[in-house]
Amino acid sequence: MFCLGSGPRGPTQEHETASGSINKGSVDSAASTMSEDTLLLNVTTTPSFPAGRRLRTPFKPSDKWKKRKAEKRKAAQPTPKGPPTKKATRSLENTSDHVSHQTVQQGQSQKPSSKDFLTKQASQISAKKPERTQKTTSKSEDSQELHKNVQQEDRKVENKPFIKTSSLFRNNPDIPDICKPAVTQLKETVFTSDSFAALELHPHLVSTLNNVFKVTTMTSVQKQTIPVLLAGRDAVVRSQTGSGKTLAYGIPLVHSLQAIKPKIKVIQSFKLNLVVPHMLCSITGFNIPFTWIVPGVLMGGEKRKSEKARLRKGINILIATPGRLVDHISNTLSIAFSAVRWLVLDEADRTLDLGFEKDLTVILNAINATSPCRQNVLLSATLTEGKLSWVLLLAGISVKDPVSIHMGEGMEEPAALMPEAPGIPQGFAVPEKLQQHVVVVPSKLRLVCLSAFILGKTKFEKGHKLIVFLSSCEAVEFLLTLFTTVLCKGKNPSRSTSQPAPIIFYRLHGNMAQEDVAARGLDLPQVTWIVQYNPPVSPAEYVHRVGRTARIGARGSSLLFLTPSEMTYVDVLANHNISMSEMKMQDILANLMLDEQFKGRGNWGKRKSAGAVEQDVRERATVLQTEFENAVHANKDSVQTAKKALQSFLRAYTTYPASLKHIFHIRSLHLGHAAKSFGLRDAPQGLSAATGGLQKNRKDTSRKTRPPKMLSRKRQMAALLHSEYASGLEDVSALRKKKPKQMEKGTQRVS
Ligand SMILES: Nc1ncnc2c1ncn2[C@@H]1O[C@H](COP(=O)(O)OP(=O)(O)OP(=O)(O)O)[C@@H](O)[C@H]1O
Repeated sequence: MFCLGSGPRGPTQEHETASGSINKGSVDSAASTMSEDTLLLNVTTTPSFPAGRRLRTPFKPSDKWKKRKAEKRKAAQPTPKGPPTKKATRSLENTSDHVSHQTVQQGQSQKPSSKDFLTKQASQISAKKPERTQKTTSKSEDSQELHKNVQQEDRKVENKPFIKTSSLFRNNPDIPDICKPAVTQLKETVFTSDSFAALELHPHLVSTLNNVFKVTTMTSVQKQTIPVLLAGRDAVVRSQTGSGKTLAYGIPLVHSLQAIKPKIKVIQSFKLNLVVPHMLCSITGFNIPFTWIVPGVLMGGEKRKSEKARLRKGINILIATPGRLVDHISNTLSIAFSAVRWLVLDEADRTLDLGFEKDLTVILNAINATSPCRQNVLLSATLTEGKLSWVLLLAGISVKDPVSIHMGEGMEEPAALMPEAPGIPQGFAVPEKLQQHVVVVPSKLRLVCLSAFILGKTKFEKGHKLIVFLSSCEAVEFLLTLFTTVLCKGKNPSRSTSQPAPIIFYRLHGNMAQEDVAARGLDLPQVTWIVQYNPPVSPAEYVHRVGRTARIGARGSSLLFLTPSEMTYVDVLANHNISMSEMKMQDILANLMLDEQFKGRGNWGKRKSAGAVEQDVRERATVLQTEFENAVHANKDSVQTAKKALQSFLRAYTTYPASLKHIFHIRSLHLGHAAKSFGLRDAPQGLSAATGGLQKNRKDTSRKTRPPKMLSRKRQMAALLHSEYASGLEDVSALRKKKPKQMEKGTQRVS
């Protein structure tokens, strides 16, 4: 048994340290005479709750002393010879009452339960040792012993862990209030009242939109983009997430393709992300009335051989991730770009941000070499002037005088068609009905805080779907197992009549086979919360992540987790017109009050003071953390998984760009606290080396092992992509082979 017994913090704080440190020794010394459970509870030095509150017997030591004194006085007096006086009768009655009560207690304790055994033991202690106690201890000592026994008895019976709140809530950095910067949020109108039927589109296309896609009126971006593209112009389109950009280029693309015969090849290149299945639906959906237009997908997760076979047969609309397409450009003879008429770069800026610049250059060179005359469309929710020039430079001379379309107030016409076209704004627009929040949580408390948030939304509220963004595939796998083990078990007694539906966790990451992803049937439009547990590498990335909710005019919310040392990230986001309101960590943790599964030992809830509630919340958070740690330390494999997840988190932490290093620097991480957020009781040895030796003021016991080389910027990006966005490309396996291994050897205790 590993428990370290102690009560909650507060008035008994000094005793926590004392009991924590003496537990083991006391247990050892007394082990030969008492059961292990009893021993642990007996070493608690001071009851953490008011004396007598949980006493299971009406016996009061003070009464006992009064009676004993009275008995002594009586014994000193000469024995009355005749019938007893009234006074003496009363005294005897009292004594016999007491004795009969003791008998009842002892009779009850004959039952085989450990609870009763302990109660009996407690009664015996008080019955057997009054004189010795009178000489050597204070009046309340018997009472304390009883409390300890009853405490211990409860713990044994309910099989709940001891709680050491200090370890979770002590030594954390202060959480200063966030100074909310003044931000003007950019607004975009999503819908127009104009219908697709008003455009000169093929009637089958319009009926497919109306009947299959169930869309009749155009969004703002569609209203501006479709006519420009139908006119054969190149376009650069910036519009907020979930505003309908896919159909904005998909409709004119399919319309023009169906009009031209024979088959025309189209290359569409975009980074693999959550939109992929939806994109596929869009494109294949269009094919219902135009069966001769064949779409095809190249995005990893499938055998290259079968992709080659499809390419040989011929594809009219090619949807590809950059890495996979480059792979085919190098290895597949049947791929040819001579007939390419359209090039669509969706999320073009993001593709570059995520390190696909080289891949994009290879693709554009290949297309430019054989098919310079084509229509080009660049789209993103986060395109800036700077990024645009970068992409245009990459795309070469082939983008002809593009029409700039960006949404916003006063932007009812495409910019190039306006007399004085304003430039693309630096700030980013997010959906108007998106409520953005930030919470500052010290490292140690991150895991319980995330869990409390998930429990609050999924177990105790209805109709929520959450996406939690993490920085590595390993962390996704780890948390999936951990949450399924700890958060999904047991019934909730507080809701005995209508049990909440079980929480279902799914995973989605770049190391999964694509067919698995599709099989999940992700219903992204119904996502209500986006949680960014690891902050994104850029404000643009932030916008794309939160954009998975509040799509196409719907409501949605987001929550960004930051540690106290990362708080200035709020200002960085504010510089891009992103405004968030603060959520308090205590309020999130308070969700645990709804869950009796993680109830602590105290009875704080019955006392309504704010301090008592806070203490109860802390106890529950500690019970939950203890459950996580137990699950992680249940066997060697689970410890290894946790260590790998921690290692991958640290690796990802080193990949923040230089411009954000003053906020996200590996040096500012406390490895022991970070380890705790992965359910590890100790920081694994060699972490300093694994993080490139950048940790300061941390004892590094792995000096003898050679630290791995610092990753170059490019490899850092590649590592991040591997962890967060990779889609089964071959480079990934090469990266995986080069992982530093020293983390997996043993552990190093960090306070
Ligand atoms: N005219 C419309 N009317 C109603 N719904 C529409 C319309 N156009 C698109 N949608 C729906 O809006 C949702 C978002 O569309 P889409 O994925 O194209 O957005 P997006 O702007 O590309 O977003 P992101 O930038 O995040 O990729 C989809 O579910 C789509 O079916």
